[in-house]
Amino acid sequence: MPDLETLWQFICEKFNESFSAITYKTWIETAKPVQFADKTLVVEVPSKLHRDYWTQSVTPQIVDMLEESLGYKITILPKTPEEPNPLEEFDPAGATSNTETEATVLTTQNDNKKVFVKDAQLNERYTFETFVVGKGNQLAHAAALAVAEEPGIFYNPLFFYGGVGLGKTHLMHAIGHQMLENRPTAKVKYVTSESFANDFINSIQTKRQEEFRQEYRNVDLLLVDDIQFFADKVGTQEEFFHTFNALYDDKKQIVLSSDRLPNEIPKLQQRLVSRFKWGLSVDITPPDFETRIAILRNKAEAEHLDIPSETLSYIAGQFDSNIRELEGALMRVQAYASMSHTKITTGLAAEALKSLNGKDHNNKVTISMIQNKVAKYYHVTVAELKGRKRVKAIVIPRQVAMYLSRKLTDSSLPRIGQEFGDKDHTTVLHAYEKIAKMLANDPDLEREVAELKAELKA
Ligand SMILES: Nc1ncnc2c1ncn2[C@@H]1O[C@H](COP(=O)(O)OP(=O)(O)OP(=O)(O)O)[C@@H](O)[C@H]1O
Repeated sequence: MPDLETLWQFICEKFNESFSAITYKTWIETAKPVQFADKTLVVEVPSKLHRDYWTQSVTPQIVDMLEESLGYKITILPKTPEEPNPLEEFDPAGATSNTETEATVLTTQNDNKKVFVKDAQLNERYTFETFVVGKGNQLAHAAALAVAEEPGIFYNPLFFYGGVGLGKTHLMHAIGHQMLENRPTAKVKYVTSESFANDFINSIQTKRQEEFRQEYRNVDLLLVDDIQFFADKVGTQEEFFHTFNALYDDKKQIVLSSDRLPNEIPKLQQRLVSRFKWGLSVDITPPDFETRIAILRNKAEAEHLDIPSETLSYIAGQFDSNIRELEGALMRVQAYASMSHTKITTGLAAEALKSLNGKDHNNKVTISMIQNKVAKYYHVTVAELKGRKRVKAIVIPRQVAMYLSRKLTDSSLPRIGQEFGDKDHTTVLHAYEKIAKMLANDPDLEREVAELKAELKA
């Protein structure tokens, strides 16, 4: 019997040969082999969503693949980091029967050039390949890939929600592209909720309701963006209800997005709210600093821009809640450089963002600006601020930075914790309260914090 490492390496190689890079990256690269004993392999995956997808789709594939090479069937038990190792908990023989689920077949992808169906109205740029995965969107991305690969099976409907410019539309289009790549004859339709409403009203005015129904109910994948705009539109909601039912009954995939959860959309009919909850709702939260840099780097590469890393970090530090703005900033910097026929530097970026972005933005203090400033001020590194070392020379600056993040930005405690190396929100609260208390009795600290505040707001 192979050992754990050899077996895992073998699985990785086999999977890599048979599936696309994106499939490999999403399901295999994020997994960790834990134990292999009694022909049972325990694998740790990042979330319940990953675990379910493994159980239903990845596991049967690997079991078959291995049976061919090893000559016998192994059992694979995926688990999340929170769940105990089933081999330590149960008798493995009992656990075995667990995984004898029916194999669902993963669609094999190829690297052929993409075929786009024109009327799907998909933006060519919005694919899985160009989507940067980070903590805030990892689940949404995995769910998107799962429905693209096996539409109508896993999560129907799939519902994305989250703030403006965080990649909901991008993921929806990516699902469409991926599905067409797997099955070029598939019918994919992407619309905003407003286009759906307009099409519906037009169809009534022109007496073409049957055509409208044909168009919306004869698809394999319907993507409806920004459904918060269904609020108030009673007739449209009614029609969408029937569209939804027809597609759902036919096991066709529905993907929806909104800036909030269905039950938070005012005047959305209860029966729609409850249907939207049948599948999976997954939120997208703002990207952390590292993800923002990765997004900028990708974009810079795609645009063939020559930008120093330091400048990318600078731009990533200026915008922390909307990727559209982040990308816009990069393009502004590029335009500024080409107008002035100079190379892109951090100084030029600062200049470009100042003159092109108005005062509003420049007055806005972000968590990474605070971290950079505090690190410099106290002669520590940003990594130390985000780290867990508990020496006083780092703890006080770290707590000051958390204090200022709470005071000077709109970010929530969990969000601040996330930006400080994934700390719990109670740690941030504790830091805030501690510094607030110290300020009353420690004039040195009071002066330092005042100086930092003044510099940040300058
Ligand atoms: N993870 C990501 N990797 C690369 N680009 C991204 C990512 N997330 C968002 N973007 C880019 O940011 C821009 C805004 O994203 P998108 O339009 O998908 O946001 P949205 O959540 O749908 O916003 P809205 O609520 O305004 O509709 C797009 O250009 C998109 O390509």
